[in-house]
Amino acid sequence: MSTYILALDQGTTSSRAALVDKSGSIRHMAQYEITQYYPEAGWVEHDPMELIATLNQAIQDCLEQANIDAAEIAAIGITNQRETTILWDKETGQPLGRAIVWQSRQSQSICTELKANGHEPLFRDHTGLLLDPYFSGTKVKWLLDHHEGAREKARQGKIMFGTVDTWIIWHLTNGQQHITDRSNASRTLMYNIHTHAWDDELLRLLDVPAQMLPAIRGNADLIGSVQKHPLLIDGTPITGIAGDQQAALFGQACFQSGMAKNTYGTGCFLLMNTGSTAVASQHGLLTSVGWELSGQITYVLEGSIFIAGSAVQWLRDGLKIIQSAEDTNEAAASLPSSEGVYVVPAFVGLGAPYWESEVRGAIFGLTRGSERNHLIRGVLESIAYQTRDVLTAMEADAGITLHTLRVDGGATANPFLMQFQSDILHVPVQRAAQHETTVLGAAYFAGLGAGFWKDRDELAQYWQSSQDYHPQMDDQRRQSLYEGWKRAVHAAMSF
Ligand SMILES: Nc1ncnc2c1ncn2[C@@H]1O[C@H](COP(=O)(O)OP(=O)(O)O)[C@@H](O)[C@H]1O
Ligand SMILES: O=P(O)(O)OC[C@H](O)CO
Repeated sequence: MSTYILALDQGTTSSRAALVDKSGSIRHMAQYEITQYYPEAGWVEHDPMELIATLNQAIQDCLEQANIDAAEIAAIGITNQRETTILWDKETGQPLGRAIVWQSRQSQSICTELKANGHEPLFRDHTGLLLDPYFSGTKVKWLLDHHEGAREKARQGKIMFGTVDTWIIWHLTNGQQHITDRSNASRTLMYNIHTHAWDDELLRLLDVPAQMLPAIRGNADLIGSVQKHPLLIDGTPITGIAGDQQAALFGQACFQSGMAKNTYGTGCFLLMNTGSTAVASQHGLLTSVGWELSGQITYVLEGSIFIAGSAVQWLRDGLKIIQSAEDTNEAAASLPSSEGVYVVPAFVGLGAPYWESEVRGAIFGLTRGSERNHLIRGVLESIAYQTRDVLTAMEADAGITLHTLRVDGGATANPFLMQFQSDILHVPVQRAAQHETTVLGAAYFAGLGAGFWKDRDELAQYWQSSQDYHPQMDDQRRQSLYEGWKRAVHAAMSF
Protein backbone atom coordinates (compact mmCIF):
# COMPACT_ATOMS: atom_id res chain seq x y z
CA MET A 1 0.00 0.00 0.00
CA SER A 2 1.29 3.49 -0.85
CA THR A 3 1.17 5.41 2.40
CA TYR A 4 3.65 8.24 2.03
CA ILE A 5 5.05 10.88 -0.23
CA LEU A 6 8.83 11.08 0.02
CA ALA A 7 9.97 14.69 -0.15
CA LEU A 8 13.62 15.62 -0.64
CA ASP A 9 14.93 19.07 0.22
CA GLN A 10 18.50 19.79 -0.78
CA GLY A 11 19.25 23.18 0.91
CA THR A 12 22.24 25.47 1.36
CA THR A 13 23.30 24.04 4.69
CA SER A 14 21.74 20.58 4.72
CA SER A 15 19.98 17.79 2.86
CA ARG A 16 16.66 16.61 4.25
CA ALA A 17 14.28 13.77 3.50
CA ALA A 18 10.74 13.56 4.86
CA LEU A 19 7.84 11.15 4.72
CA VAL A 20 4.49 12.94 4.52
CA ASP A 21 1.23 11.12 5.13
CA LYS A 22 -2.27 11.53 3.72
CA SER A 23 -3.23 14.10 6.38
CA GLY A 24 -0.45 16.39 5.16
CA SER A 25 1.72 15.77 8.24
CA ILE A 26 5.44 15.12 8.22
CA ARG A 27 5.72 11.75 9.98
CA HIS A 28 9.46 11.22 9.73
CA MET A 29 12.36 13.43 8.78
CA ALA A 30 16.13 13.13 8.64
CA GLN A 31 18.74 15.76 7.91
CA TYR A 32 22.47 15.83 7.12
CA GLU A 33 24.68 18.91 7.02
CA ILE A 34 26.78 19.53 3.92
CA THR A 35 30.28 20.97 3.67
CA GLN A 36 30.68 24.62 2.67
CA TYR A 37 33.78 25.44 0.63
CA TYR A 38 35.10 29.03 0.54
CA PRO A 39 38.06 28.75 -1.89
CA GLU A 40 38.40 32.54 -2.31
CA ALA A 41 36.89 35.64 -0.71
CA GLY A 42 33.24 35.83 -1.72
CA TRP A 43 33.17 32.37 -3.34
CA VAL A 44 30.94 29.61 -1.98
CA GLU A 45 30.98 26.08 -3.39
CA HIS A 46 29.50 22.63 -2.69
CA ASP A 47 30.61 19.15 -3.69
CA PRO A 48 27.88 17.86 -6.07
CA MET A 49 28.53 14.25 -5.06
CA GLU A 50 28.11 15.15 -1.38
CA LEU A 51 24.70 16.65 -2.15
CA ILE A 52 23.58 13.25 -3.47
CA ALA A 53 25.32 11.24 -0.74
CA THR A 54 23.74 13.27 2.09
CA LEU A 55 20.31 13.01 0.49
CA ASN A 56 20.72 9.25 0.29
CA GLN A 57 21.75 9.10 3.95
CA ALA A 58 18.67 11.12 4.85
CA ILE A 59 16.42 8.82 2.78
CA GLN A 60 17.90 5.78 4.48
CA ASP A 61 17.38 7.24 7.98
CA CYS A 62 13.82 8.18 7.15
CA LEU A 63 12.94 4.71 5.92
CA GLU A 64 14.54 3.16 9.01
CA GLN A 65 12.76 5.54 11.42
CA ALA A 66 9.44 4.81 9.77
CA ASN A 67 10.28 1.12 9.59
CA ILE A 68 8.66 0.85 6.19
CA ASP A 69 9.44 -0.71 2.90
CA ALA A 70 10.29 1.70 0.07
CA ALA A 71 7.30 0.21 -1.78
CA GLU A 72 5.06 2.29 0.51
CA ILE A 73 6.23 5.47 -1.21
CA ALA A 74 3.52 6.66 -3.59
CA ALA A 75 5.62 9.35 -5.26
CA ILE A 76 8.66 11.56 -4.80
CA GLY A 77 8.85 15.36 -4.65
CA ILE A 78 12.03 17.41 -4.89
CA THR A 79 12.91 20.89 -3.71
CA ASN A 80 16.27 22.58 -3.69
CA GLN A 81 18.48 25.57 -3.03
CA ARG A 82 17.92 27.57 -6.20
CA GLU A 83 20.40 29.13 -8.68
CA THR A 84 23.27 26.89 -7.51
CA THR A 85 24.92 25.68 -10.69
CA ILE A 86 26.37 22.28 -11.64
CA LEU A 87 27.95 21.18 -14.94
CA TRP A 88 28.68 17.54 -15.65
CA ASP A 89 29.90 15.17 -18.33
CA LYS A 90 26.98 13.30 -19.89
CA GLU A 91 28.99 10.12 -20.53
CA THR A 92 30.76 9.73 -17.22
CA GLY A 93 28.40 11.67 -14.93
CA GLN A 94 31.46 13.43 -13.47
CA PRO A 95 30.86 17.05 -12.41
CA LEU A 96 33.14 19.76 -13.80
CA GLY A 97 34.48 20.91 -10.46
CA ARG A 98 32.30 21.98 -7.59
CA ALA A 99 28.79 23.43 -7.64
CA ILE A 100 28.82 27.23 -7.59
CA VAL A 101 26.43 28.21 -4.80
CA TRP A 102 23.82 30.96 -5.13
CA GLN A 103 25.68 33.18 -2.64
CA SER A 104 28.91 32.99 -4.62
CA ARG A 105 30.26 36.10 -6.27
CA GLN A 106 32.81 34.72 -8.76
CA SER A 107 30.86 35.84 -11.81
CA GLN A 108 30.72 39.50 -10.67
CA SER A 109 32.98 40.69 -13.51
CA ILE A 110 30.73 39.02 -16.10
CA CYS A 111 27.74 40.90 -14.66
CA THR A 112 29.67 44.17 -14.63
CA GLU A 113 30.61 43.76 -18.29
CA LEU A 114 27.09 42.86 -19.42
CA LYS A 115 25.78 45.89 -17.53
CA ALA A 116 28.42 48.17 -19.01
CA ASN A 117 27.32 47.02 -22.45
CA GLY A 118 23.77 48.10 -21.63
CA HIS A 119 22.20 44.63 -21.50
CA GLU A 120 20.54 44.82 -18.09
CA PRO A 121 17.12 46.09 -19.31
CA LEU A 122 16.88 43.16 -21.74
CA PHE A 123 17.69 40.59 -19.03
CA ARG A 124 15.29 42.30 -16.67
CA ASP A 125 12.41 42.37 -19.20
CA HIS A 126 12.84 38.78 -20.33
CA THR A 127 13.69 37.08 -17.03
CA GLY A 128 12.28 39.27 -14.24
CA LEU A 129 15.75 39.18 -12.65
CA LEU A 130 18.79 41.47 -12.51
CA LEU A 131 22.40 41.15 -13.60
CA ASP A 132 23.73 39.88 -10.28
CA PRO A 133 26.10 36.92 -9.70
CA TYR A 134 23.29 35.40 -7.57
CA PHE A 135 21.60 33.86 -10.63
CA SER A 136 22.79 30.79 -12.57
CA GLY A 137 23.40 32.25 -16.07
CA THR A 138 26.65 34.06 -15.37
CA LYS A 139 27.83 31.13 -13.23
CA VAL A 140 27.38 28.80 -16.24
CA LYS A 141 29.35 31.22 -18.41
CA TRP A 142 32.07 31.42 -15.77
CA LEU A 143 32.39 27.61 -15.61
CA LEU A 144 32.50 27.29 -19.41
CA ASP A 145 35.14 30.04 -19.55
CA HIS A 146 37.28 28.31 -16.91
CA HIS A 147 37.21 24.70 -18.13
CA GLU A 148 39.16 24.29 -21.32
CA GLY A 149 37.17 22.79 -24.17
CA ALA A 150 33.96 22.71 -22.11
CA ARG A 151 32.02 25.10 -24.35
CA GLU A 152 32.72 23.06 -27.47
CA LYS A 153 31.76 19.84 -25.68
CA ALA A 154 28.59 21.55 -24.43
CA ARG A 155 27.75 22.47 -28.04
CA GLN A 156 28.09 18.81 -28.95
CA GLY A 157 25.66 17.89 -26.15
CA LYS A 158 28.38 16.22 -24.09
CA ILE A 159 28.26 18.60 -21.10
CA MET A 160 25.05 19.20 -19.21
CA PHE A 161 23.92 22.07 -17.03
CA GLY A 162 21.59 21.70 -14.12
CA THR A 163 20.42 23.42 -10.98
CA VAL A 164 20.33 21.13 -7.96
CA ASP A 165 16.86 19.72 -8.80
CA THR A 166 18.13 18.63 -12.22
CA TRP A 167 21.21 17.01 -10.70
CA ILE A 168 19.07 15.06 -8.19
CA ILE A 169 16.65 13.88 -10.89
CA TRP A 170 19.58 12.80 -13.07
CA HIS A 171 20.74 10.62 -10.20
CA LEU A 172 17.33 9.28 -9.18
CA THR A 173 16.61 8.23 -12.77
CA ASN A 174 20.07 6.79 -13.39
CA GLY A 175 20.83 9.40 -16.05
CA GLN A 176 17.53 8.92 -17.93
CA GLN A 177 16.09 12.38 -17.32
CA HIS A 178 17.63 15.83 -17.78
CA ILE A 179 14.80 17.99 -16.48
CA THR A 180 14.03 21.10 -14.47
CA ASP A 181 10.79 22.89 -13.61
CA ARG A 182 9.59 26.43 -14.31
CA SER A 183 10.25 27.77 -10.81
CA ASN A 184 13.91 26.76 -10.92
CA ALA A 185 14.30 27.71 -14.59
CA SER A 186 12.98 31.20 -13.79
CA ARG A 187 15.98 31.80 -11.50
CA THR A 188 18.65 31.06 -14.10
CA LEU A 189 18.73 34.35 -16.08
CA MET A 190 18.27 32.22 -19.22
CA TYR A 191 14.52 31.54 -19.06
CA ASN A 192 11.97 33.89 -20.56
CA ILE A 193 9.12 34.31 -18.05
CA HIS A 194 6.74 35.51 -20.79
CA THR A 195 7.32 32.91 -23.53
CA HIS A 196 8.13 30.18 -20.99
CA ALA A 197 11.12 28.84 -22.87
CA TRP A 198 14.90 29.19 -22.77
CA ASP A 199 15.71 32.58 -24.32
CA ASP A 200 18.00 32.36 -27.38
CA GLU A 201 18.91 36.05 -27.30
CA LEU A 202 20.12 35.82 -23.69
CA LEU A 203 21.90 32.53 -24.32
CA ARG A 204 23.84 34.25 -27.13
CA LEU A 205 24.87 37.10 -24.82
CA LEU A 206 25.99 34.61 -22.17
CA ASP A 207 27.62 32.35 -24.77
CA VAL A 208 25.81 29.34 -23.31
CA PRO A 209 24.94 26.56 -25.81
CA ALA A 210 21.24 25.60 -25.69
CA GLN A 211 22.20 21.92 -26.07
CA MET A 212 23.35 21.80 -22.45
CA LEU A 213 20.05 22.96 -20.94
CA PRO A 214 17.45 20.65 -19.38
CA ALA A 215 13.89 20.19 -20.60
CA ILE A 216 11.35 22.20 -18.58
CA ARG A 217 8.25 20.74 -16.91
CA GLY A 218 5.32 21.87 -14.77
CA ASN A 219 5.59 21.46 -11.00
CA ALA A 220 3.31 18.46 -10.58
CA ASP A 221 4.04 16.73 -13.88
CA LEU A 222 5.26 13.16 -14.17
CA ILE A 223 8.95 13.88 -14.44
CA GLY A 224 10.29 10.37 -14.58
CA SER A 225 10.68 7.35 -12.38
CA VAL A 226 13.36 5.95 -10.13
CA GLN A 227 15.87 3.67 -11.82
CA LYS A 228 18.58 1.56 -10.18
CA HIS A 229 18.63 3.52 -6.93
CA PRO A 230 20.28 1.82 -3.94
CA LEU A 231 17.35 2.56 -1.56
CA LEU A 232 14.24 3.15 -3.65
CA ILE A 233 12.08 0.88 -5.78
CA ASP A 234 12.44 1.01 -9.57
CA GLY A 235 9.51 2.76 -11.15
CA THR A 236 8.56 4.97 -8.17
CA PRO A 237 7.24 8.10 -9.89
CA ILE A 238 8.76 11.55 -9.42
CA THR A 239 5.78 13.88 -9.68
CA GLY A 240 6.89 17.15 -8.09
CA ILE A 241 9.74 19.68 -8.28
CA ALA A 242 10.08 23.27 -7.14
CA GLY A 243 12.75 25.70 -6.03
CA ASP A 244 12.77 25.86 -2.23
CA GLN A 245 11.25 29.32 -1.81
CA GLN A 246 8.39 28.61 -4.19
CA ALA A 247 7.92 25.27 -2.42
CA ALA A 248 7.71 27.08 0.94
CA LEU A 249 5.07 29.46 -0.48
CA PHE A 250 3.11 26.39 -1.61
CA GLY A 251 3.69 24.57 1.70
CA GLN A 252 2.32 27.68 3.46
CA ALA A 253 -0.83 27.26 1.35
CA CYS A 254 -0.44 30.76 -0.11
CA PHE A 255 -2.58 29.72 -3.06
CA GLN A 256 -4.43 33.01 -3.57
CA SER A 257 -3.08 36.11 -5.23
CA GLY A 258 -1.93 38.62 -2.58
CA MET A 259 -0.87 35.98 -0.01
CA ALA A 260 2.76 36.09 1.12
CA LYS A 261 5.26 34.22 3.24
CA ASN A 262 8.70 34.99 4.58
CA THR A 263 11.24 32.23 5.25
CA TYR A 264 13.89 33.08 7.88
CA GLY A 265 16.84 30.78 7.25
CA THR A 266 20.40 31.52 6.09
CA GLY A 267 18.85 34.46 4.23
CA CYS A 268 15.25 35.68 4.16
CA PHE A 269 13.02 35.15 1.15
CA LEU A 270 9.74 37.00 1.05
CA LEU A 271 7.46 35.80 -1.75
CA MET A 272 4.03 37.04 -2.72
CA ASN A 273 1.67 35.14 -4.99
CA THR A 274 0.62 37.54 -7.79
CA GLY A 275 -1.62 35.06 -9.62
CA SER A 276 -1.50 34.98 -13.40
CA THR A 277 0.14 38.43 -13.59
CA ALA A 278 3.90 38.81 -13.93
CA VAL A 279 4.26 42.06 -11.98
CA ALA A 280 7.32 43.96 -13.23
CA SER A 281 8.93 45.47 -10.16
CA GLN A 282 9.73 49.16 -10.04
CA HIS A 283 11.30 48.79 -6.59
CA GLY A 284 14.12 46.26 -6.80
CA LEU A 285 12.17 43.01 -6.49
CA LEU A 286 12.29 39.93 -8.71
CA THR A 287 9.52 38.43 -10.81
CA SER A 288 9.61 34.64 -11.03
CA VAL A 289 7.39 31.71 -11.76
CA GLY A 290 5.81 30.33 -8.59
CA TRP A 291 4.50 27.18 -10.20
CA GLU A 292 2.72 25.69 -13.18
CA LEU A 293 -0.18 23.43 -12.34
CA SER A 294 -2.50 21.96 -14.99
CA GLY A 295 -0.90 24.25 -17.56
CA GLN A 296 -1.66 27.41 -15.52
CA ILE A 297 1.20 29.62 -14.45
CA THR A 298 1.23 31.41 -11.10
CA TYR A 299 3.79 34.20 -10.73
CA VAL A 300 5.48 35.54 -7.62
CA LEU A 301 7.18 38.75 -6.60
CA GLU A 302 10.24 38.02 -4.50
CA GLY A 303 12.50 39.96 -2.20
CA SER A 304 15.71 38.00 -1.61
CA ILE A 305 17.69 39.03 1.49
CA PHE A 306 21.13 37.42 1.46
CA ILE A 307 21.98 37.57 5.17
CA ALA A 308 19.52 36.81 8.00
CA GLY A 309 20.09 33.72 10.17
CA SER A 310 23.67 33.63 8.96
CA ALA A 311 24.27 36.90 10.89
CA VAL A 312 23.20 34.98 14.00
CA GLN A 313 25.73 32.29 13.04
CA TRP A 314 28.32 35.07 12.80
CA LEU A 315 27.53 36.10 16.41
CA ARG A 316 28.06 32.47 17.42
CA ASP A 317 30.98 31.33 15.24
CA GLY A 318 32.67 34.61 14.29
CA LEU A 319 32.33 36.86 17.34
CA LYS A 320 31.67 33.93 19.72
CA ILE A 321 29.40 36.07 21.91
CA ILE A 322 26.61 33.50 22.03
CA GLN A 323 26.69 29.74 22.53
CA SER A 324 23.70 28.97 20.37
CA ALA A 325 21.23 30.80 18.15
CA GLU A 326 18.53 30.46 20.86
CA ASP A 327 20.59 32.66 23.24
CA THR A 328 19.80 35.69 21.09
CA ASN A 329 16.18 35.81 22.24
CA GLU A 330 16.95 36.37 25.91
CA ALA A 331 19.85 38.72 25.20
CA ALA A 332 17.74 40.95 22.95
CA ALA A 333 14.70 40.91 25.23
CA SER A 334 16.85 41.95 28.22
CA LEU A 335 17.14 45.49 26.78
CA PRO A 336 14.33 48.03 26.48
CA SER A 337 15.69 48.97 23.03
CA SER A 338 18.86 48.74 20.96
CA GLU A 339 19.63 52.28 22.21
CA GLY A 340 20.50 53.57 18.77
CA VAL A 341 22.75 50.67 17.73
CA TYR A 342 22.14 49.45 14.15
CA VAL A 343 23.86 46.48 12.51
CA VAL A 344 23.82 46.37 8.70
CA PRO A 345 24.77 42.75 7.91
CA ALA A 346 25.85 43.33 4.29
CA PHE A 347 28.50 40.59 4.47
CA VAL A 348 28.08 39.67 0.78
CA GLY A 349 26.59 42.95 -0.38
CA LEU A 350 22.90 43.74 -0.17
CA GLY A 351 20.21 41.93 -2.15
CA ALA A 352 16.64 43.21 -2.51
CA PRO A 353 15.67 45.96 -2.76
CA TYR A 354 19.13 47.59 -2.91
CA TRP A 355 21.21 45.23 -5.09
CA GLU A 356 24.52 46.73 -4.01
CA SER A 357 27.02 43.93 -4.41
CA GLU A 358 30.06 45.95 -3.31
CA VAL A 359 28.72 47.27 0.04
CA ARG A 360 29.95 45.50 3.18
CA GLY A 361 28.65 45.17 6.75
CA ALA A 362 28.70 48.02 9.29
CA ILE A 363 27.69 48.84 12.86
CA PHE A 364 26.38 52.31 13.76
CA GLY A 365 25.48 54.19 16.92
CA LEU A 366 27.98 52.65 19.35
CA THR A 367 28.55 54.44 22.67
CA ARG A 368 30.76 53.64 25.65
CA GLY A 369 27.69 51.97 27.13
CA SER A 370 27.15 49.60 24.21
CA GLU A 371 27.75 45.96 25.00
CA ARG A 372 27.13 42.42 23.77
CA ASN A 373 23.36 42.53 24.03
CA HIS A 374 23.09 45.69 21.92
CA LEU A 375 24.95 43.94 19.13
CA ILE A 376 22.79 40.83 19.41
CA ARG A 377 19.62 42.89 19.42
CA GLY A 378 20.94 44.93 16.49
CA VAL A 379 21.46 41.74 14.47
CA LEU A 380 17.93 40.43 15.14
CA GLU A 381 16.42 43.83 14.41
CA SER A 382 18.32 44.02 11.12
CA ILE A 383 16.46 40.90 9.95
CA ALA A 384 13.14 42.57 10.66
CA TYR A 385 14.16 45.89 9.07
CA GLN A 386 15.36 44.19 5.90
CA THR A 387 12.02 42.39 5.71
CA ARG A 388 10.24 45.72 6.03
CA ASP A 389 12.36 47.15 3.18
CA VAL A 390 11.21 44.28 0.99
CA LEU A 391 7.57 44.32 2.06
CA THR A 392 7.31 48.08 1.47
CA ALA A 393 8.67 47.55 -2.05
CA MET A 394 6.29 44.65 -2.60
CA GLU A 395 3.19 46.49 -1.51
CA ALA A 396 4.12 49.37 -3.82
CA ASP A 397 4.73 47.02 -6.76
CA ALA A 398 1.65 44.88 -6.25
CA GLY A 399 -0.57 47.82 -5.26
CA ILE A 400 -1.95 46.01 -2.23
CA THR A 401 -1.63 46.11 1.55
CA LEU A 402 -0.70 42.86 3.24
CA HIS A 403 -3.00 41.83 6.07
CA THR A 404 -0.93 38.97 7.49
CA LEU A 405 2.51 37.55 6.87
CA ARG A 406 2.97 33.79 7.14
CA VAL A 407 6.43 32.85 8.36
CA ASP A 408 8.64 29.79 8.56
CA GLY A 409 12.31 28.82 8.79
CA GLY A 410 14.80 28.35 11.63
CA ALA A 411 14.83 31.90 13.01
CA THR A 412 11.03 31.99 13.48
CA ALA A 413 11.75 30.05 16.68
CA ASN A 414 12.84 33.41 18.13
CA PRO A 415 9.87 35.12 19.89
CA PHE A 416 11.69 38.46 20.23
CA LEU A 417 12.36 38.57 16.50
CA MET A 418 8.81 37.59 15.59
CA GLN A 419 7.25 40.23 17.89
CA PHE A 420 9.66 42.89 16.67
CA GLN A 421 8.87 41.87 13.09
CA SER A 422 5.16 42.31 13.62
CA ASP A 423 5.80 45.67 15.36
CA ILE A 424 8.07 47.05 12.68
CA LEU A 425 5.78 45.93 9.83
CA HIS A 426 2.59 46.83 11.67
CA VAL A 427 1.21 43.56 10.29
CA PRO A 428 0.25 40.36 12.18
CA VAL A 429 2.78 37.57 11.76
CA GLN A 430 1.63 33.94 11.77
CA ARG A 431 4.09 31.15 12.43
CA ALA A 432 3.11 27.96 10.60
CA ALA A 433 2.49 24.96 12.85
CA GLN A 434 4.36 22.77 10.37
CA HIS A 435 7.71 24.55 10.46
CA GLU A 436 9.17 22.55 7.58
CA THR A 437 7.05 24.23 4.95
CA THR A 438 9.66 23.84 2.21
CA VAL A 439 9.78 20.06 2.32
CA LEU A 440 6.00 20.04 2.77
CA GLY A 441 5.58 22.13 -0.41
CA ALA A 442 7.63 19.59 -2.36
CA ALA A 443 5.43 16.82 -0.97
CA TYR A 444 2.28 18.76 -1.92
CA PHE A 445 3.39 19.16 -5.55
CA ALA A 446 4.28 15.47 -5.79
CA GLY A 447 1.07 14.40 -4.06
CA LEU A 448 -1.08 16.49 -6.39
CA GLY A 449 0.82 15.05 -9.35
CA ALA A 450 0.28 11.49 -8.14
CA GLY A 451 -3.37 11.93 -7.15
CA PHE A 452 -2.46 11.37 -3.47
CA TRP A 453 -4.37 14.59 -2.67
CA LYS A 454 -7.30 15.89 -4.66
CA ASP A 455 -6.62 19.59 -4.99
CA ARG A 456 -5.33 22.75 -3.35
CA ASP A 457 -8.55 23.21 -1.36
CA GLU A 458 -7.82 19.96 0.43
CA LEU A 459 -4.27 21.08 1.18
CA ALA A 460 -5.36 24.54 2.37
CA GLN A 461 -7.32 22.83 5.16
CA TYR A 462 -4.12 21.37 6.59
CA TRP A 463 -2.53 24.77 7.19
CA GLN A 464 -2.48 25.97 10.80
CA SER A 465 -0.74 28.70 12.73
CA SER A 466 1.16 27.67 15.85
CA GLN A 467 1.55 31.24 17.08
CA ASP A 468 0.27 34.66 16.03
CA TYR A 469 2.17 37.87 16.81
CA HIS A 470 0.23 41.14 16.72
CA PRO A 471 1.69 44.64 16.38
CA GLN A 472 2.06 46.42 19.73
CA MET A 473 4.42 49.31 18.97
CA ASP A 474 3.13 52.85 18.62
CA ASP A 475 3.40 54.54 15.24
CA GLN A 476 5.87 57.19 16.27
CA ARG A 477 8.37 54.72 17.70
CA ARG A 478 8.04 52.45 14.69
CA GLN A 479 8.65 55.30 12.31
CA SER A 480 11.64 56.67 14.16
CA LEU A 481 13.31 53.25 14.54
CA TYR A 482 12.85 52.51 10.85
CA GLU A 483 14.16 55.92 9.80
CA GLY A 484 17.29 55.15 11.83
CA TRP A 485 17.69 51.89 9.90
CA LYS A 486 17.36 53.66 6.55
CA ARG A 487 20.06 56.13 7.60
CA ALA A 488 22.31 53.26 8.65
CA VAL A 489 21.86 51.40 5.33
CA HIS A 490 22.56 54.50 3.30
CA ALA A 491 25.61 55.32 5.41
CA ALA A 492 26.93 51.76 4.83
CA MET A 493 26.33 52.07 1.09
CA SER A 494 28.19 55.37 0.88
CA PHE A 495 31.20 54.11 2.91
N1 LIG B 1 16.27 30.81 17.90
C1 LIG B 1 16.86 31.37 16.87
N2 LIG B 1 17.03 32.71 16.81
C2 LIG B 1 17.61 33.32 15.74
N3 LIG B 1 18.07 32.63 14.67
C3 LIG B 1 17.94 31.31 14.67
C4 LIG B 1 17.34 30.60 15.75
N4 LIG B 1 17.37 29.29 15.46
C5 LIG B 1 17.96 29.18 14.24
N5 LIG B 1 18.32 30.38 13.77
C6 LIG B 1 18.98 30.67 12.48
O1 LIG B 1 18.22 30.06 11.45
C7 LIG B 1 19.08 29.51 10.44
C8 LIG B 1 18.71 28.06 10.18
O2 LIG B 1 17.41 27.99 9.67
P1 LIG B 1 17.02 26.99 8.48
O3 LIG B 1 15.59 27.29 8.16
O4 LIG B 1 17.39 25.61 8.87
O5 LIG B 1 18.00 27.56 7.34
P2 LIG B 1 18.47 27.01 5.88
O6 LIG B 1 17.27 26.28 5.30
O7 LIG B 1 18.81 28.26 5.13
O8 LIG B 1 19.65 26.13 6.11
C9 LIG B 1 20.50 29.64 10.95
O9 LIG B 1 21.15 30.65 10.19
C10 LIG B 1 20.37 30.05 12.42
O10 LIG B 1 21.34 30.99 12.80
O1 LIG C 1 18.69 26.67 0.90
P1 LIG C 1 18.06 27.89 1.50
O2 LIG C 1 16.85 27.59 2.31
O3 LIG C 1 19.08 28.76 2.19
O4 LIG C 1 17.49 28.77 0.23
C1 LIG C 1 18.33 29.27 -0.73
C2 LIG C 1 17.57 29.98 -1.83
O5 LIG C 1 16.86 29.11 -2.65
C3 LIG C 1 18.49 30.83 -2.65
O6 LIG C 1 17.79 31.53 -3.64
